This record gives sequence, structure tokens and C-alpha cells, in this order.
Amino acid sequence: MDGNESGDLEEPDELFQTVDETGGDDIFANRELLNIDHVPDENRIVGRDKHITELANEVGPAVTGSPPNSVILYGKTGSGKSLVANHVMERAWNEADRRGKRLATVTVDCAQAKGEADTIQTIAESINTPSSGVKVPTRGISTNEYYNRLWNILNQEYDAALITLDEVDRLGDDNVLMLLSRAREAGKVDVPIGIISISNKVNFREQMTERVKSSLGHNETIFDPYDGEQLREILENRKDAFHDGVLNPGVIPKTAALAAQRHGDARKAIRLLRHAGDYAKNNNIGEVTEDHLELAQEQAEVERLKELIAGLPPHSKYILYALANLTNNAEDNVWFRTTVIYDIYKKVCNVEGTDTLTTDTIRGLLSELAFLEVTESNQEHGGMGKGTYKEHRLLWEPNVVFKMDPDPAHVDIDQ
Ligand SMILES: Nc1ncnc2c1ncn2[C@@H]1O[C@H](COP(=O)(O)OP(=O)(O)OP(=O)(O)O)[C@@H](O)[C@H]1O
Repeated sequence: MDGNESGDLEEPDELFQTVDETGGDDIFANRELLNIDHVPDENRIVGRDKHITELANEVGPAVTGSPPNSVILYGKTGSGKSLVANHVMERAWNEADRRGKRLATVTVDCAQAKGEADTIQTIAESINTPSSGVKVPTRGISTNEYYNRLWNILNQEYDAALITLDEVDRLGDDNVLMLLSRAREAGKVDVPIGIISISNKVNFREQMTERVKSSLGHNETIFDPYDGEQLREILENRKDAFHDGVLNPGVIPKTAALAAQRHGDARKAIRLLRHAGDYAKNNNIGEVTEDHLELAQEQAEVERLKELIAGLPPHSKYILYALANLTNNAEDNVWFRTTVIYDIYKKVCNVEGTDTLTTDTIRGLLSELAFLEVTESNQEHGGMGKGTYKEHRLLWEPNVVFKMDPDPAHVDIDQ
């Protein structure tokens, strides 16, 4: 008799008790639908028909091997820019294929790419084919040589190309845009290239040199944040993430309303719904109700904030406590000078029973917090002969900051 006899198999391991036959659990039927990276099917893209058509009109000639127009897509995060660009590129590829044309399509996340050579390497590698005979090593060749190899691949293997540069403002300079957009004109490549640039910064175009501006043309599309109705529809389309009857009817409208009021970001709205589901699951509640949303939201923000500052020294948390105390105590102006924050920070350290760091170190930590967008900093001018000084404000709710610890330091500001 060994341990594999059926008698043993019938004993469930409680560790996996919530996992059902389909790999889901009692709340989620398909949690994947609420993953941020999940790309919805075409019929699940809500409220962007106009943007899709406009973009398709601009890049459309590429499906016949003719020169497409380049386009810049602007809008806040989570407004569907990448989704629309990828969707249009995919359909363009299919249509080109149907017409017997070879269309190269590729997206590069410029925030991930480490500079010009890496960006071109990524493009060349992802459109390369075994038949091109071109090698695209990850290192060891010059930037110029990466361009040459890209041109070779395009010339040999394709009739046209659509290249999406996501977060294009992170490229640092104009070189990539300049060389890609002018490659054909400069006789480097025979294949027409359309560039879809995506940016969250509405003034991005102003930063470009005149030459790049004129090569890229003037096609710009703005993506407004979603309104409550659009967010509601986006969420409704993913409700099969949950088992039937688990999601109370008011949850999606409330999630959409909260998200519309705060940011209009589809990604955050979907994440909030997922957190509400997780909350119900982790607390064995069996259903998702409207009340869970606020709780889930706060819990999610606390987790996110902890993640953000995890790599910083512990004193960055004490600075945040100082700022949270100051913000809670302030009537309206929530900007505070470094020296004011430092005074309260000393009180926090006192409560925490730890020594204080120097003002310079605290300044450095405040810069890091601003870089992570936990706080925001401003250079202020003190007026004639008074020099400049910095002011800071908390970008997170003080409540969320205080919830990072079971026993956070509340201090008396006025004493
Ligand atoms: N119109 C929509 N319909 C359905 N889902 C959407 C829609 N817009 C956004 N989403 C969802 O939100 C996610 C984020 O959208 P997307 O990546 O396109 O935003 P973005 O505007 O490019 O923002 P970022 O600049 O942060 O990348 C998408 O993967 C998708 O899951």
C-alpha cells in the first residue's frame, strides 16, 4: 500500500481549499480579465471608436505598402492610448496580410528601453525573421550598426512598417524619432515607416526640434479621461471575471463613479474592482458589496505606498508621517517648507525612539519621495534678497500614510 491510493487522494489539502475545479475560487471565475496587462477583445474596447477610426485612417496606407502618416497620441494614464495603438496595428497587420503585403508592427516601451541603441535593438529584434540572415545581438555593436541592421531587415523582409513608441517622452532626446521618421527620405531604407508616438505629456511636441516636428507631421489625437458611463461599460465588460451572483449590482456603478470622480483612469478602475474581489475572497465573505470598495481601495493604496517606499531608508517613512501630521492639521495650504517638515520629523523620531538624520539627508529623501510621486516639491522664491527655498506636499491621503503601520506616530504639531 503506498500513499497514492485513492483513500489518500480524497483528503483535500486545506492550503488549496478555495481553489475550485476550474482553477478559480469562490469569488473569481476568471481573475485574468481584471489583470492590468490583459488586453481586451476588440468588442470590449469601450468608447474609443472614433480614436480607432482616426488612427486607422492615418496609418491605413501602410496596409498597401504606401507611406502611412505618423501620429502622436496624447492623454493621461489609463485612457486607452496603448490599447488603441496595439489594436489598430494588429488589424492593420491582418489586413496587409490579406492583401499579400508584409507589414512590420512593433511596440517599444521607451520607459523600459535603456537609450537609443537599446530602442533600435528592440525594434530590430522583434521584427527580425529567420530568412533575413541578419543578426541582432543584444550588445557589442554600435548604435549606428543597429540602425543599419534594422534598415536591412526592413528592406529585405517588409513592404511597410508601423512602429509604436510608448512613453516616447522618456527617450531623452530626438535622435530615434528623427532617424526613424527621416530614414526613407535620407535613402537609408526603401520601406515606408509610420510612427505612432504615445505620451502622457501634452506639451511633448513643444520639446521636439523643428526638423522632427516637420517629419512627424501634425497628426495628434487627444485621449480624454473616461467618464463614469464609459468606465461603467468597461467594467461591465469584465464582469465575467466573477462567478454569477457574487458581485452585488451596485458595485460596478459605484466603482465607475469613484474612478470617474478621482481620475478617469480605466486601469485604476479595473484594479479597484479586482481589489474589492480580493478583499471578499481573503476575508471569506462570499460576495462583493459596495462597502468593500472603500475598504479595498484604502488597503490597495496602503500596499502600493509601502511598495513604493520599500527601497528607501526607514526615515523616509518618518518624513511621510511628519507630512501626514502637518497635512491633517492644515486648514487649506498643504505645502510645507523643508525646515517646517524637519521640525515635525524630529518630533516623529522622538515618538519612534530613534535618532534624527541631518537636514541634508532629509532633503535627499524628500527628493527621492518626489521622484516616486509620493510627494511633490516646488522651488519657491522668497522675494528680494531672500533666496529660494523648497516646499513639499503629500500626494497621498494622510490616512493611507498612517495605515502603513499598526501604531504610527501621531504628534502634536502646535507644541
Ligand atoms: N476603452 C477601453 N475599453 C476597455 N478596456 C480599457 C479601455 N481603455 C483602457 N482599458 C484597460 O486599461 C488598461 C490600460 O490602458 P492603456 O494601457 O491603453 O492606457 P494608456 O492610455 O496607454 O496609459 P499609460 O500611459 O499608463 O500606458 C488596458 O490594458 C485595458 O485593460
